[in-house]
Amino acid sequence: MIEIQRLTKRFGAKRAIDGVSFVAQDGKVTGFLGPNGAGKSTTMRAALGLIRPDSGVALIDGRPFASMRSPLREVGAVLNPRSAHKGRTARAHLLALALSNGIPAKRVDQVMDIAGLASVGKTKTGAFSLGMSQRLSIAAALLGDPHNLILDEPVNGLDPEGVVWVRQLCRYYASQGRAVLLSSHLMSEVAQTADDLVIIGRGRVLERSSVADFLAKHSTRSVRIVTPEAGRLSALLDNATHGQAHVEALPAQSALPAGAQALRVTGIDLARLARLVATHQIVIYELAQERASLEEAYMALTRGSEEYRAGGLTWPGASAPGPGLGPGPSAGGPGAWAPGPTPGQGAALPGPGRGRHAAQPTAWTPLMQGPSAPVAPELGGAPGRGRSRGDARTMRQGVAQAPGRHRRPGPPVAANPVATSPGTPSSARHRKPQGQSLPGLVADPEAPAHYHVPPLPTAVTQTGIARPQTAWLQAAQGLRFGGVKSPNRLQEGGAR
Ligand SMILES: Nc1ncnc2c1ncn2[C@@H]1O[C@H](COP(=O)(O)OP(=O)(O)OP(=O)(O)O)[C@@H](O)[C@H]1O
Repeated sequence: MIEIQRLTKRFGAKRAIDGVSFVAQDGKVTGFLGPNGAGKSTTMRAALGLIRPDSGVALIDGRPFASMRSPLREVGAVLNPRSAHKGRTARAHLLALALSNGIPAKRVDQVMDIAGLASVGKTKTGAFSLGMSQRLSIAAALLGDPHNLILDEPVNGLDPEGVVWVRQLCRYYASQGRAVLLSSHLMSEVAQTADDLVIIGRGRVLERSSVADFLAKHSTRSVRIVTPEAGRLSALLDNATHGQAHVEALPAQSALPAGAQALRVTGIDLARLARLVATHQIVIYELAQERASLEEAYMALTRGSEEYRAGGLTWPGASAPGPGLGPGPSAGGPGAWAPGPTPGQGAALPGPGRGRHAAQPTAWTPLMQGPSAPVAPELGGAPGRGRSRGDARTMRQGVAQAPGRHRRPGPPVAANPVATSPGTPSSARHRKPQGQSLPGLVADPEAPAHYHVPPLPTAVTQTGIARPQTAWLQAAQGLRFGGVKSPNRLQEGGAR
């Protein structure tokens, strides 16, 4: 369990987080969402002892990170995918981490299999693409088969198979009674993975709830209707509901029958609308209940708390701002319906200045289901085994060709200017690890995206490893330091 209690942290005049409190429960994936600069990474870094908060505490299984003797076994973290030393091979990087935490070397091979990196163990991490680096970070987080995972944007740079894999991994960990804290900018991704949500904006918690409650609370219902008699229906609804129903013309997402128009109607329930349509013998081709997506609810909640916001774009012929690009929805009214919305826009029906008919500038998408829902098409994944096998093969080929060919621009996260020192504390380097082996996850060699899970280890004894936290920080966070000091001395340095 990961407990964040009233954490506050300033960087100079900037209050990065301000009284942040929440709990990432055992047995659950907790999605941690917020716009750029909201304070997600700062919170996670504080939980991992990399930042000393001004006030508040962060506890992992009831203890601060700094008190852990073998942190990799308590909490696995993904923070900066480019943290491995560029001159080290992937295997050497993982081996250094494992040995400094008393983890047997064979576990290194297991996690490389799990992460789909088995074929590039001897490749220097400097030749890794962003996605491969991300996989390496995740492999490192899994090394100790920890009870808690803290994953900061783990799907950044991953291909669709990798995205599905991370989702499965999170669900698997939660199903084992472990706690997973997963940050993301993508509500759609979190909606498919998380049980609970924590949303922050400008350093403050805006919402804590389950995914289901969030959807029920924030989304609005509407009815989609396709009809060749849009004008008549619109006027009828206006009369019948005394202006309570809102009608919005939708862009055609698929071929509609000739002369038909897709509409979204709010302010009237499905049954009443169906009765009205039947009573007045209006021809319809489609009638379906819709709910706003979590993405829309999230956008509505965080609107105004974005620290960084893109400027509007205009181009010749643009008659209205596109999704998320401009401030104001246009006004419209059902009594003044006019056919032909501009393609690609969720335009409101034009009308005489009725604010209540304002169109949402975001695209209206079907309801996202819970964690077991099919993979969203934009993520490119498919839950079927056959598909994943194919993807896994592609991944292996991609990995094999990787050095020099798959270099991409840097990750979209704050660059850590400090390179990792290749050194492992000598006291750790030459010790033979002792204690039980860690079975953890075992990869299916035919399909790395699908793995079966042996029982978790019961007890692990770790002896004779000096300053494991230091090595963990060094390797996982890309910190460079000449000498090994007390972990507290490292907390502020090089965290970003
Ligand atoms: N070391 C630092 N020095 C100065 N300011 C910092 C530092 N770390 C974070 N900040 C500031 O604190 C705020 C929160 O940053 P943080 O990285 O936690 O946000 P985030 O939610 O993780 O953002 P993103 O989604 O873009 O990664 C930002 O305004 C950021 O600029």
